[in-house]
Amino acid sequence: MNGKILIVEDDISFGTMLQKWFEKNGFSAKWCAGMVSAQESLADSTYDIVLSDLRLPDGDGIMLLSWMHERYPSVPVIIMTGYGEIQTAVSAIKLGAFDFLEKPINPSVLAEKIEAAFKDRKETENILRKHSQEKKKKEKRGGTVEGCSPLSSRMYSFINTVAPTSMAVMIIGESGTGKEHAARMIHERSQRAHGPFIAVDCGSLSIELAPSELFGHKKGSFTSAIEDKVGFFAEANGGTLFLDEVGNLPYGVQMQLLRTLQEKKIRPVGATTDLEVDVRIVTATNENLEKAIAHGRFREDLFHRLNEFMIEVPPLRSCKDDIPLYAEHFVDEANAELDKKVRFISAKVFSRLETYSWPGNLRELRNVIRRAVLFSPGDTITLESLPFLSEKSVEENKEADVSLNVSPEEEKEKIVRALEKTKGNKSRAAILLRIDRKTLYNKIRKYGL
Ligand SMILES: Nc1ncnc2c1ncn2[C@@H]1O[C@H](COP(=O)(O)OP(=O)(O)OP(=O)(O)O)[C@@H](O)[C@H]1O
Repeated sequence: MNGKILIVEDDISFGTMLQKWFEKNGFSAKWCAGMVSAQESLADSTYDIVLSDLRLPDGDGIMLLSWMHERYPSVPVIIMTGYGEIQTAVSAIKLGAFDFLEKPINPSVLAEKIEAAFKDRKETENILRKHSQEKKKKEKRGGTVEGCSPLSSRMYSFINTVAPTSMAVMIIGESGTGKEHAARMIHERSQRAHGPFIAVDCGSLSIELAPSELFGHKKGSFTSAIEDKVGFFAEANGGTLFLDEVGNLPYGVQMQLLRTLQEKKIRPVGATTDLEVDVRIVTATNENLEKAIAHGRFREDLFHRLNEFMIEVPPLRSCKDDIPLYAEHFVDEANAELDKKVRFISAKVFSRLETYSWPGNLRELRNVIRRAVLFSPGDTITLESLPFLSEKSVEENKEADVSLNVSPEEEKEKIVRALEKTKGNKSRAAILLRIDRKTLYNKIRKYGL
C-alpha cells in the first residue's frame, strides 16, 4: 500500500519512530513537531492521511482538525490520544476526525486504521471524480446550470411552456439575474433553435443611429452610409431577436418597431421597398415599464405587443437554495479559465454566501467566486479568500434600496445619491441602484451628471 502520511507529534523519538514504521511498511511519511509546521507542510504538499497527537506545543489536534476541515476536508485525520483522554477523542470524532488511536500505539491497530482511512479517502476521491464528470457533462450542455429552488423551477417551467410557441416574451428581473440566459434558453428550446440568436443592448442605440442599426440602411442614404448595412432584424431572420434593456429604446424608434412587429416587414433607411422578416422578439427589462409608460417614456401599445407572455427571473436572494449549485459551477468555470485546481468551498464560506444579499445577483456571485478562485492558494475556498464580501457590504446593500422606476427628477436624485455613497464608483453605484453599468452610463449622460 502506497501513500503519503503526515505525522504531527511533539515527542521527537516517538515521531521519528512512527515515521520509520510507516516507511518500513511502504508509505512515504513526513514528521512535524507542531501545529504550525504541520500547516506549512500541508500547504506545501498533498497528503493522504494526517496522524496527529492531541496535545501539541503550539496548539492541539482539535485546532488542527478544524483548520483542516476548512481547507482540506477530504483528507482523513486520525487523532492520537493519551490514557484517559477518551472524552476528547469523542469530541474530535464529532468535529470530523476520521478516527482516534490510544497511546501506547498498537502497530496492528495502527495498520488497520490507516487502511480504513485510505479506503475512505479513495471513496471520497471517487465521489468527487464522479461529481466532476457529471458537471463536465452538464457544461457540454451549454455551460450553464438550472437552479432547483421553487422560484427557479417555476421560471424554467414557464420557459419550457412558452419556448415552442411564437409568442413575444418579455423577461423582467433585476440586473445580473440571468435574463439573457433565459432568452437564449427560450431560443434554444424553440423551433427556431437552428436559426440565429441576435442580442441587442437597446441602451447603446442612439436616437440618430437606432433605425439604421435595427432595420439597416442603403449606401448613400446619409453622410456616413458608405455602404449597404444589414440591420439586426435582417440578421435575426429565421431566429430570435433579443432586445435587452428595452426600456432604453429611444422613443422615436418605438413606433417603427411596433409597425415592424405588426406587419412583419422592415424598410431599411433610404430604401424604397419593404423586406419581409420572420423574427421572434424576446425582450428584457430591469425597470418597471408600466411606470415608464405613465411617465411618457414608453409606448403602451408597444408594451402590450412585446408582452404576450411575461417571465420573471427571481433575484438570487430569493433563491438561496440555488447558491451552492451556482457557486460550484462558477468554481469549475474559473478553474478552467484561470488554470487553477480549486475543488472545495468550505462550510463557513457557504453560509457566508447564503447570508449575503447579492444586489448584483448571479453576475456578482460569479465575480466573487472568480476572484476567490484566483486568490485561493490551496484546493479550498476559505473565508480568507473572500475579503471582498465584508460584513459592511451586506449592511450597505441592505440599506441601499434605491431602485429606479420613478419620475426623472427622483431618478436623477437617486443616481446622485448612489454616486455620492460610492464616492463616484460607477460599478458599485450601478449595483446599489440595481441597474446594469451600461444603463447607469446612459442615465449619467442623459442627466448630464
Ligand atoms: N443559469 C445560469 N448558469 C450559469 N451562469 C449563469 C446562469 N444565468 C446567468 N448566468 C451568468 O450570470 C451572469 C449574468 O447573466 P445575464 O447576463 O444573463 O444577466 P442579465 O439579467 O441579462 O443581466 P443585465 O440585467 O445586466 O442585462 C452571466 O455571467 C451569465 O453567464
